[in-house]
Amino acid sequence: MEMEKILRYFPELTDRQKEQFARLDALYHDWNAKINVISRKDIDNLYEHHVLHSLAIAKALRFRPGTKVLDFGCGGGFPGVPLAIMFPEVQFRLIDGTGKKVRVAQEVADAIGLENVDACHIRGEEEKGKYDFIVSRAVMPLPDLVKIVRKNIAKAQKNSMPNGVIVLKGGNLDAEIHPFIRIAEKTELTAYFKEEWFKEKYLVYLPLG
Ligand SMILES: C[S@@+](CC[C@H](N)C(=O)[O-])C[C@H]1O[C@@H](n2cnc3c(N)ncnc32)[C@H](O)[C@@H]1O
Repeated sequence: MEMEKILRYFPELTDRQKEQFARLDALYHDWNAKINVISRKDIDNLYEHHVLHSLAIAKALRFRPGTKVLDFGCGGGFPGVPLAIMFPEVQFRLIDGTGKKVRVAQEVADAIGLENVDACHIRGEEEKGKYDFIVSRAVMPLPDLVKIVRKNIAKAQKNSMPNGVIVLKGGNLDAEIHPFIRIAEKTELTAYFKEEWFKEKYLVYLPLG
């Protein structure tokens, strides 16, 4: 049933990707029983509220092979792990200031054979690397995030789409997006998705690189 939801939006998945997505259910249920990475009330909505929400980014844009992506405040691996399944030729660094959560992210990635995930216990303020895209879900207000991650955005190559920050959040982002409204409105990718699975959650893309 849960895989059907993913296939509805991403019918082109390979058998390997289908298997990787399918295995997330048991892995996150097991880990969540030990460490609270997803609210206990919500773990049965893993695919709808967490996996598919993360994949909204894949719906909005296709990362090119070789792209480097930083997941800032990944917790147990969202959106980084679903995106790493979706884009096996893209390098994902997942960071979080809480060690036990980020260990779950790496354990899950290793268990399903993802070789493009490097999860690290570090605060975003200390992260030195440069990335094409910073993705982040439910971590901090957008202006605070942008202040911290500007140093990490690599300059985009000529003729490619601009690098930048992509955030996924619940609630109403209008106030947070306000300082960036001129940049956000210029991009087709900033999407206030109304898809059924997206559930009033927002995706904002800020081309800052
Ligand atoms: C609400 S959780 C969301 C986790 C994950 N992104 C998700 O959607 O399931 C917020 C996470 O951000 C992390 N976090 C908050 N501020 C951070 C910072 N400055 N650097 C690194 N991680 C941070 C917290 O440790 C926490 O795991």
